[in-house]
Amino acid sequence: MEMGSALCPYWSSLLRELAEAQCALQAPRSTALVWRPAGRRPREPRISRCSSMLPALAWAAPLVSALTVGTLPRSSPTPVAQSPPLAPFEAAVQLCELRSRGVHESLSPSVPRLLRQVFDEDFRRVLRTSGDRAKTVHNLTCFQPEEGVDGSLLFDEALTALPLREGRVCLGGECCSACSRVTFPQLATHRECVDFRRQLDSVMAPASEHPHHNLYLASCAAAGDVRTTLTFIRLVERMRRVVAHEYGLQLANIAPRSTFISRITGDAVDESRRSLHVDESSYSSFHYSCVLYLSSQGEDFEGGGFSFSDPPESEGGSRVLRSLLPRAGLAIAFSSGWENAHFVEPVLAGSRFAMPTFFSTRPSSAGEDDNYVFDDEVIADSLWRMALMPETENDCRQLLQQWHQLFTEST
Ligand SMILES: O=C(O)CCC(=O)C(=O)O
Ligand SMILES: [Fe+2]
Repeated sequence: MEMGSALCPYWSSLLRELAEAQCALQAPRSTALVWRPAGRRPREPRISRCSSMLPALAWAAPLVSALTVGTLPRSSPTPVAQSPPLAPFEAAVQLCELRSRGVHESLSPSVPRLLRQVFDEDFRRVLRTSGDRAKTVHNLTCFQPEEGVDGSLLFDEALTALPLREGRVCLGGECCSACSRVTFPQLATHRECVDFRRQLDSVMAPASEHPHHNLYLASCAAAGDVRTTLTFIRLVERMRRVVAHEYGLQLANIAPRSTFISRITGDAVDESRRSLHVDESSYSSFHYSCVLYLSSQGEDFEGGGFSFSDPPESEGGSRVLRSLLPRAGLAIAFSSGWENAHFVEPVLAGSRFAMPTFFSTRPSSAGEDDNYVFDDEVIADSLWRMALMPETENDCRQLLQQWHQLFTEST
């Protein structure tokens, strides 16, 4: 069986695309298969000196081997099978890098397809590793401010004194009628957290100058490092999918409204304690919250616990604190309403990295108005303009608004 004959037209064209791109990047003349390690940048383009497609195909071959598992013969006559597979995420990053280097004039429509494949696989892994025993669910009665009482922008004592009644506000959206807190011990792997933190080091301001720094997705994108931005997006999408899954929401009806990396060091002691707050009280468009930790208490930092503060269990009693020990890869997802008041304890030493992300829902009937079709070329253009090379803050705001249209379709 010829390798090409086993490939669907899509993968054949992806192979061709990568081959041409590599050709344009003046692939080495040797026909030996050379694995290009993750993160190594392609060479400068010198199109005229590229004489053969063969080395270029060799460069792309691991990608094909990774994506056609089961379709290639076991005893492939080429050394393809011996090459470490180029994972779909790596392929997406490399295609984006080709665009940033100007080798491609537009972002390949393969990028959204590859990303959807990554997101689907990530979600399947989370479901596998967060089976009912690993994940912990704490069900709660939903609370909102009493009728006619303005519950917005309240903190600490003013918040705990607020009269509440059952139910959700969920302004402009459609929330699940059940509220909860769900802990995922491994939404990300330890390796992913370490790698992402290392990438963030070159994007974030030095900790010595900014002991407490929030890096928003827009600023990360503006820094122009496509790998870091794509990793950021990948983790947000993982959170979005678990939140949708937990609360029975359609992926088409939930989008991130705000997402940032919060880095707090021990030097920020005075300002690092975050007041007792309710996310939906701070921003009425926040309907679901998810915080992914990228570093571990006791290893990377001291202090910095995350605590829910619940009403007293008996009349005259004191509020009940339920603390969570942040650990790299662990995530907590919760309904953003008044049932989930919380705060962050001061960081005493080291660097605490967290990724708070807030989601808005929209009414399920809103989807009926979506009469436009986003094909992968349009999505690729939007991704490039809004996420990878945004020129204005508005570009990135649009990314959050259109997120569900860009990333929901499953192939
Ligand atoms: O960093 C954390 O653990 C939570 C942050 C938080 O509550 C928020 O940003 O609203
Ligand atoms: Fe919060």
